[in-house]
Parts: sequence; C-alpha cells; structure tokens
Amino acid sequence: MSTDKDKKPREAAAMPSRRRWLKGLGALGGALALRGASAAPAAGDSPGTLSPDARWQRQPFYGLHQAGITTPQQAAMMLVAFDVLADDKDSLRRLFRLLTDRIAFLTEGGRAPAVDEKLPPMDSGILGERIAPDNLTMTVAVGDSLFDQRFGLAPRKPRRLQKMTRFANDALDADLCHGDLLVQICANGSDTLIHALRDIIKHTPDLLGVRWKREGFISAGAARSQGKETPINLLGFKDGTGNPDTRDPALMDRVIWVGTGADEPAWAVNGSYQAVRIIRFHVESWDRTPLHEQQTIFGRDKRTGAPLGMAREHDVPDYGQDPHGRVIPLDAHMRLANPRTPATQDSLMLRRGYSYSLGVSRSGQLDMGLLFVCYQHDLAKGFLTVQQRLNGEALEEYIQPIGGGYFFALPGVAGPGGYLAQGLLA
Ligand SMILES: C=CC1=C(C)c2cc3[nH]c(cc4nc(cc5[nH]c(cc1n2)c(C)c5CCC(=O)O)C(CCC(=O)O)=C4C)c(C)c3C=C
Ligand SMILES: [Fe+2]
Repeated sequence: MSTDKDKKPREAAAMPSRRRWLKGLGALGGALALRGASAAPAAGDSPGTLSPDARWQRQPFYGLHQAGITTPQQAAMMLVAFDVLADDKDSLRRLFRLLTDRIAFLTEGGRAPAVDEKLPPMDSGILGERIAPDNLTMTVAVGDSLFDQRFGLAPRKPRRLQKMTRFANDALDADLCHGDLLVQICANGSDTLIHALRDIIKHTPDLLGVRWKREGFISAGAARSQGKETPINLLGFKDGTGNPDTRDPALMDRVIWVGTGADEPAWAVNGSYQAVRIIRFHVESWDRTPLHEQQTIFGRDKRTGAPLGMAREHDVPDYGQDPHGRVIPLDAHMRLANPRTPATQDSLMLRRGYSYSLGVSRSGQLDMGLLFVCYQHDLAKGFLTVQQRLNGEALEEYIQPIGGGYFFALPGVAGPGGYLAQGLLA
C-alpha cells in the first residue's frame, strides 16, 4: 500500500491541499443541511446543485409588466428568436395561451406529470424530477414581421415598431437577425435556460420554429449582488452604471413603460420597446490598446468605473463644467450616449447587457462580445436616437454589430386566466 511518504515530492506536496479541499466539501454539505427545510436538497433535485437556496428563488410571473426587464440581472441569459408557424389568428391565440401556461409553470416550478413509458416523457428531465424555478424569467416580445398580412394585425402594430436596418459599422448576418417573436430567458443557471427552451419547443412543434439563438453571462458575483454590483463586460469595463434606477417606479414609467397617454394602441400600455444587438468585440487589438486610450474611449476609469476626473462609480459628471471635453472627451462613449442635457432626457433607456463567448474564427480570433439589450418607452427617442449619436465613435474600431432586431415586449399578464398578447388578439 502506498503512503504519502512513498509519493514523488510534487505529488506528496499536493496531498494536504487535496485533503483540505475534500474537507471543505464535507463542511459545505453540513452547511447546506443546516438551511431551511424548503432549501434542503431533495431526491430528484438537479445533480450537482451546490446552492439549493438559489435554485428555489422565484420571480413572480403575473403582474402589470413582464418580469425580466427591471428584474435584477440573473447570471445567465438566452435570447431566442422564433418564426411563428401558426397560420391564422386562432392558432396564434393558441400559441400565446400555451406560452403563458408554460412560462407560468416553469417560473413557479414543480413536478412534470408522469406519463406511460410508451409515450415520450413530458419533461426533458435535465433539471431532475422536481423542476426548480432558479430565478427564471421569460420575457416575450413581438417583432415587426408578426404584423404582416398573416394575422391581420397591421392596424394594431405599436407605432414605433420597425424592422432593424443597417448602421454604417454593422456587418449583419441574416441568420442572426429579426424574428416574429423574441424570448429573453434569464435564470441563475444555464441548465435552466436550456430546460426552458426545450420545454417551449416541445410544446409548440406546429406553432414555432427557432430562427436564431445566443447565450450570455454576467459574473456570478454581480448576479448574486441583485443589481448592487455592476457587471464587467469583456472589454474589462463596468457596464450598466448609468442605468436609471429600477427601484423608482415613477422613473420606470417615464423611461421604460408605454403609458396611457402615449400615442400607441391601448393594448400596448405597460409594454416596452426592446432593441437587441449582437455586438462582436475585437478583443485582441483592444488588449493591445493603452489603458489611457481605453478609458478616454468610454469616459470612465477602468478599475473603479468612475467618470474620468471623479472618484466613485456613481458620481455624476457635470459636462457643463467641461465644455471642451478636456476631462471627458466630447466623443467619449458615455458622453455621446447620454449628454445629460434637458433636450436629451427623453433618450434614456434601461440596458441589460450580457457577455457571450463562443469559439474561434477561421482566422484564429476569439469570437466574443456583448448581447446588448435595452428597453425604452419609445424606440425612436431611445435606441435609435442614441445609436445615431454613437455612429462614428472611437469605440467602433473595436466592435462590430452582427445581428439582433427590434421587438415590442408585451404587457404583463394580470393573473391566472389571462394570457400574453391578450389585448393584441382581443
Ligand atoms: C444605442 C445604445 C448603446 C449601444 C449600442 C451601446 C454599446 C456599447 N456600450 C458599451 C459599453 C458601455 N456603455 C456605457 C454607457 C452607456 N451606453 C449606452 C448606450 C449604448 N451602448 C448608454 C445610454 C450609456 C449610459 C451613459 C450614461 O448615462 O452616462 C458604459 C459606461 C458605464 C455605464 O454607464 O454603463 C460602458 C462601459 C459597449 C462595450 C458597447 C458595444 C459594444
Ligand atoms: Fe454603451
């Protein structure tokens, strides 16, 4: 029998830390067992679940607005665009009722009904027998193409909804653009996103076809902080600092939600315009760019996230004191995006960005970037105006938008019995 003494020096040196690690796992198991009864792992829970508390975290499905817009960013996000295969308004209604039922179930959690072994199981099984909600939100939005001749919905289209067209720096890939529907799925874990998507696909074979899909992430720490810590993007900058405060309902009414006084169809009230952009980063050249240049491109300190010349992340720059851009250049990304003048106050938006990282391009470059998602009460005043101001910015050398689309996030479902898009299809 071999002992620690018989091992080669490097292996023997590794043993104590291995033991410490195993002991640590034992202590973790003990800590989990001490937690509340509902949080304790149960037979059938997803294997490898380290934090049952997080698995049973829930976001309410019913409400005036859909969840997943002002909800603090969960760790994982999937964007799935669908083509609608329904061929008349009744089947479209069946689709939205089905989507509503599935989302209500998946966000609440529970057991999938058992079926005869001769039939396909009702659930993929990838989350175990007991399907945990895992802080899941599924936000459904409709695209411009849903309002074509198929369902007779053209007169009911949200007035600012339009097909995304190309900006000068775009290299749009047709396979990554547009869609009749866009479902933004967010949760604590990626397995929950995949489970939710497969559930939707399984229940809608005659109604939906997947058009494109992308997955993204933010750091576990930023997600756990419930919005207190700003996520860092793959260029190494805190991204989301300047967002309006989602805990301020009056501000959200002004910036995000379509209101009753808006020049929009009545069914659209409490919905929101969603702009999605898949933006690739040229990280190799960015990583060879001097820190000073990186910081002046954004207008913020890379480490602290503070505006240049200021100390703290949430300090508010006074551009009136810096009219020539000596501290924060006039063409810095943050200054162009939000010049903070009375005239530009109506171009505010809520950003909900996630990083993505895929493989390597044919020329050996890393394929990674940002799934940029933003919400606003008016697409033209929000995203389109801001993007126009950003056109030609210094950041463009390091980024390339390759896909996305414009959508309208439906109003929420008030309670059981109601369904998504009910007002639109009434
Ligand atoms: C059209 C809207 C915007 C696009 C597209 C966009 C792309 C983009 N942004 C970053 C990184 C950062 N953006 C930051 C601020 C910021 N960006 C927008 C809008 C778009 N960004 C706004 C409205 C703001 C807020 C400005 C403000 O209120 O001061 C920042 C600074 C930190 C922060 O406030 O979040 C960073 C960093 C990337 C990498 C990117 C596309 C590749
Ligand atoms: Fe930005």
